[in-house]
Amino acid sequence: MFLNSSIRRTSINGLGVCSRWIHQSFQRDAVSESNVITSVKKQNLKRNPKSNRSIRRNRYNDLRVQVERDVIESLEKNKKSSLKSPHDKYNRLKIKFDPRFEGSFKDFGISSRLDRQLHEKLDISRPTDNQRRILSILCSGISVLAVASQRSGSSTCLLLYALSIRGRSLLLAPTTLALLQLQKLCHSLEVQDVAFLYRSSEEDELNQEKQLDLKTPQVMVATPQRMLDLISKNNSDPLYMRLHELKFLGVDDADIQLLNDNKKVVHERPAQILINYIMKLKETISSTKNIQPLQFGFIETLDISNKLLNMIEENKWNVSRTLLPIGLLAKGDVLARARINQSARLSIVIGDSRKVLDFKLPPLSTGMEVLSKIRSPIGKEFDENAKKHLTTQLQKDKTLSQLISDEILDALPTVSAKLRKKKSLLICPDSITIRTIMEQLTKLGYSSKQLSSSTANFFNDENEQSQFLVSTPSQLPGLNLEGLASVICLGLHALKDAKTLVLIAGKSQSPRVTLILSKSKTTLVERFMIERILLKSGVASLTPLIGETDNYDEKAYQVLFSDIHGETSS
Ligand SMILES: Nc1ncnc2c1ncn2[C@@H]1O[C@H](COP(=O)(O)OP(=O)(O)OP(=O)(O)O)[C@@H](O)[C@H]1O
Repeated sequence: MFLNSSIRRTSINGLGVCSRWIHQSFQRDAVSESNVITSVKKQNLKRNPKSNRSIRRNRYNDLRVQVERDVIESLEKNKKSSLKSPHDKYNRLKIKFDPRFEGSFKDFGISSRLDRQLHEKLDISRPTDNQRRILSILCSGISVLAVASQRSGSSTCLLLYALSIRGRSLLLAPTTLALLQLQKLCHSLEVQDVAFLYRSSEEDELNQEKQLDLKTPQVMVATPQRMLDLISKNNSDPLYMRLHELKFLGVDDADIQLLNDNKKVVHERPAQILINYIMKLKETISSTKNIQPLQFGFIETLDISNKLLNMIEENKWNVSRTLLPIGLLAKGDVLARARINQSARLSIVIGDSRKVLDFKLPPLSTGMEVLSKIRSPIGKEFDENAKKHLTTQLQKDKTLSQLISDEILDALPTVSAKLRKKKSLLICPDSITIRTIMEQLTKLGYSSKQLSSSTANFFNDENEQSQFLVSTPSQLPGLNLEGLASVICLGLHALKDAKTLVLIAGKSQSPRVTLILSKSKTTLVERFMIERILLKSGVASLTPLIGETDNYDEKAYQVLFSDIHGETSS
């Protein structure tokens, strides 16, 4: 704590907080934070091998100088552009905690009680790198937009911050399952005075409301839809839930909650409507009462564009408090490659009534070619139309056999046998009734369970005899599935798009992801859709599963899509 206090009032510049922007502006010439830290560490060890404290203090100062020099050099190299350093705007900000200090949660502003409970009940004693970075900013009273990798502890970190501050907080969870996970965490930490608000049975919802009527809790964890339900139900009382007193608003998986998948869809998502309502309420009431400005914690995991940052600026959510964008985007050479969990192995198989084969595609592009392909305007247009095409199909096809063809279900036993995994997560299209697919699985001789709050331990539970845990893509954001090793997607409708692939592949350390396609439903257009999904998610290669590859008309494919991908796609 002392060490961290000692660096108070030091400029935030140099902590890599804007590394996302630096990477975007300078691409390969960008400052590599880890290199800088390692080189400075070496210098300091030479200088003063004994005193840890002075090493850390010096290290911080040296890092600052080093990063500034690197930024200036990068700017000079980039002579053609008249770009200003993205750090400029943040030069005068002060933070209280050094994110590189390997301390406990307490050293990053989390209450001693929570720090102790985390250690005693969950055996968690140190924050992850990502948690240190987020907490060092939040605990300095600054809003944050953090681009974080999946399973890096972001949700836990937002909850711990909300529980540690004096003042009211609201945490928005992307799904009910993700919310129930946070509820479980609160139970383990023996935390009280937290309300969990989500759409549920009539009885559950009444109980939630009774709790709110008795006393507005300090911390509310909610889904945006449920918050809007409660606000509209009590619209005669604008002070219901005391939202005007909110001090902190955390939005987990904010890209999923706030951004529209389809560029052409312009309606506002529930989370956006809710945040704007709260901002307006605070603004109206602050003219009569002394209201604290709202601090935000946005976590972004799948989207790597500037869309969310633009939305924050357009909606002026960063006006009352400065907001810092943080998080490294480009760990590899090319931005796009950084998206998918690189330890995941992806196989695609295609089946007809006779046999199952590995899916064949033209060799996947590498290097800068990937960027030019995914950024090509006709390519983007194709993606939008492809999404529309899939959605229209989903709206039209209502029967199970139309959504998941017999060919896909027929291929499942072969895939299962080849994978040699005892249990898999089975992903079905969003519009399907999971019960129907479970009945089909029973006919094929498999036992399965539907994903729910009680199946969190499905993959680690040795007594669990079912082979498949069945889910849809929209249930997955924010969900931890410990022990997951294999995921099978039933058809292109189940995989949906590049973001869903990135989401699925990030669900565990190194999962095996298998997509099963049906031969009769996979035309050249579907093939091209898959190629673009792989390019956009940063998949470098496919892992063969069967050992024998299918055939398609490569010449026709090239002719059909050469306009979009150019001659190089052959
Ligand atoms: N500092 C830590 N050390 C060890 N384990 C941790 C730590 N923080 C969180 N965890 C555990 O890691 C898992 C993932 O945490 P959490 O859900 O907060 O991550 P996330 O980044 O929000 O995940 P997601 O990708 O699902 O959004 C949980 O089981 C949590 O208990």
